[in-house]
Amino acid sequence: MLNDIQEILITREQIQEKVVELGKQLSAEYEGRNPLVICILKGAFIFMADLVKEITVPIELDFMAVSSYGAGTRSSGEVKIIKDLDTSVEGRDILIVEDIIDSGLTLSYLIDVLERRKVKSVKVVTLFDKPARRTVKLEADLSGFVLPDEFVVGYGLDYAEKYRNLPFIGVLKPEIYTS
Ligand SMILES: O=P(O)(O)OC[C@H]1O[C@H](OP(=O)(O)OP(=O)(O)O)[C@H](O)[C@@H]1O
Ligand code: HPA
Ligand SMILES: [Mg+2]
Repeated sequence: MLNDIQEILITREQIQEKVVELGKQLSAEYEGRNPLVICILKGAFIFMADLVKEITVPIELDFMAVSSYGAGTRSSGEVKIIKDLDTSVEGRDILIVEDIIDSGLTLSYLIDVLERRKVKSVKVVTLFDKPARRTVKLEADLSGFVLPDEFVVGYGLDYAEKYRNLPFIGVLKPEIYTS
């Protein structure tokens, strides 16, 4: 698996440090409130697990699984809800936890779905952001690292379901996509 990586962009230590910082900011932001924290599966599962340990206010958790990339490196443009929430979101403060915002299509679709369900507020925290690739206007309320316009893997992010378990963010060798 490590042989398939061309370059490490963000190390495990850099990620750990950033997650602690984001947790502190969110704890201050939600002081005195009880947000529902929604993990967008599958990609955000590691970030979610690490982030919630750094949040000091009482929270509730839920999970939503969506997919639009399949086995490719470009969004299909169609966001599919594979698993919906178990919790009612009406009147709740919602914090969406994403691993990456790329085209922005996944989040703009999800925010629309949540707003139609009459949430009180919705904010987004993403660990990685690729602003150069946006096809819709969308910004996270809180974001960890800005990435270059390259397809990355690791720390939850996959290529064709592989490499999610790498503890860092890396770029794959081009022959992996083309072989
Ligand atoms: O801004 P966008 O272009 O929409 O890309 C971001 C989304 O794409 C990835 O999910 P994917 O569809 O690959 O599902 P996965 O999390 O199960 O890998 C990623 O985890 C984000 O949810
Ligand atoms: N890597 C993995 N999954 C993704 C990416 C990426 O760069 N962008 C959107 N989903
Ligand atoms: Mg994916």
